[in-house]
Amino acid sequence: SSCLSNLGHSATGLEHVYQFLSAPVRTHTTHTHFRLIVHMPYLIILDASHNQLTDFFGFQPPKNLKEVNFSHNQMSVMTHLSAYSSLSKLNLDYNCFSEIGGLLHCASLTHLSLAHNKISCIRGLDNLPIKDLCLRGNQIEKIENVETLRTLQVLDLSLNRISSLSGLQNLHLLGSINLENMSMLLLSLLFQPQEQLDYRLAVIFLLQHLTGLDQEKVTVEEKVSAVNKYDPPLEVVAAREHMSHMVYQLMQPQVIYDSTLPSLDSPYPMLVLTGPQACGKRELAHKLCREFNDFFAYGTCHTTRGPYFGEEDGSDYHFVTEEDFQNMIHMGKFLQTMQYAGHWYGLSREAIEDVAREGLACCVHMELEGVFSLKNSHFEPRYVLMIPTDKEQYGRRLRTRALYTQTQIDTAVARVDTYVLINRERPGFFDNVIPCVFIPLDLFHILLCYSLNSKWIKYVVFLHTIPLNDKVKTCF
Ligand SMILES: Nc1ncnc2c1ncn2[C@@H]1O[C@H](COP(=O)(O)OP(=O)(O)OP(=O)(O)O)[C@@H](O)[C@H]1O
Repeated sequence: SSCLSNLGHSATGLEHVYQFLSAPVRTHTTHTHFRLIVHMPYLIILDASHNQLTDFFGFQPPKNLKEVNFSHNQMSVMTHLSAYSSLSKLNLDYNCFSEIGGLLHCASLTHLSLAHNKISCIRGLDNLPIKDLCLRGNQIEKIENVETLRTLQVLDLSLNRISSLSGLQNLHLLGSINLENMSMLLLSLLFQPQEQLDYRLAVIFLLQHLTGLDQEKVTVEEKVSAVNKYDPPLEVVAAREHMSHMVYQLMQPQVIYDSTLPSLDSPYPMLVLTGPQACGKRELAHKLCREFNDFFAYGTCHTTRGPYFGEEDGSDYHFVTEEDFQNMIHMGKFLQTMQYAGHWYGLSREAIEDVAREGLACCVHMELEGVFSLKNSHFEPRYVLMIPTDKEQYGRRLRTRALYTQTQIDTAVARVDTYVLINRERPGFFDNVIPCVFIPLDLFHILLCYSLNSKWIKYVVFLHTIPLNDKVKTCF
């Protein structure tokens, strides 16, 4: 009777009944001693841990049991618990189970602990309302069959042989997970091999709804760092890139640039045409600079890709080697750089100054990343987005150029959506948008049509109305 406690009332209130039986004190009790429990129909908590029980409920306990602790026994087979529909907590740690089973109808089971058994496979838990599942110290290699545990909030898979986190992504309530001693091998394969893997940030990145990991709280700062490390937003990439160019540039002797205008309020005039590869922005930039050669000149970027047929060094790009490009970066020559399709592209400070020295406004073309980067600089260009309206037609246009692989074409087509999204979500990010319809219309005409009433056209008109020789420096 020393093991019995919590004397309470029965449901009718007429009888005194035992609700809690505890016999955990290494009494080496076998299930024959527990048979008496049949005579305690109101028992709701049973602690039979630290005994020598080999049989699962072989002694037929009362049906309304809520919490059962059978840890530290010698059980090896989980027999059916379908009769125990009120069971909410079941602790089976430190036994010899090699399989999970018999829980199918435990419709109230919210806490299940099977730590330190010999389980090698997660199964038999389908659709259970489990919130807290502990499988620490087993032989599990793979996270499987847990996608139906929609209420799962806490999961302990530490000290297993798990090497991949796949299978957990859709458990949206899962807040806390313990993965201590998880094999880092496969986790590292999920990321670029050259990237230094930070285990904690990598897991937080993969399971972004986590609030706890390996018994430590996941902080907001860690979540932000994880995303910034493994999938940085365009702003973050641009800010980092801008910062390194600034640092390299500040290490060089400082001069007053030709693009520095007398009044701080008037930025040096620049026009940036942006949009996905081969949308026609380069042709338009050249055309503008030809037709309005009193106002615009082309800012020639550097690239490490080789020239296409008909491209001229110094006109379309400055074609340089990878080594030269890297040297230029370290000499602080670039305002912004970007890697695209395995090649480097960069707008040098000198490319802008060459144009400014002529007293002209600089016109350049670049991808979205370049725009994000330039927005960090002190330049305040007008940004015109050229966006293909028909992705199929755009794909065909890329194919007919016969310059790109299918992967490059797919990437370029997919990037159209990124441009559309940025334009939709950030009004004003682009000063103007020109739909590219790829029909043999005069591109500049299209630009003008769509630019009417825009800030940019006013800007062009403004450029028209001032004498531009000596122009930029004195008038802007
Ligand atoms: N400095 C830069 N920063 C960011 N993007 C750039 C830069 N210079 C060029 N780009 C862009 O990189 C992409 C690839 O340039 P590339 O000249 O190789 O493409 P392309 O196949 O000739 O197409 P396009 O006609 O658009 O130039 C283009 O979208 C181009 O506008």
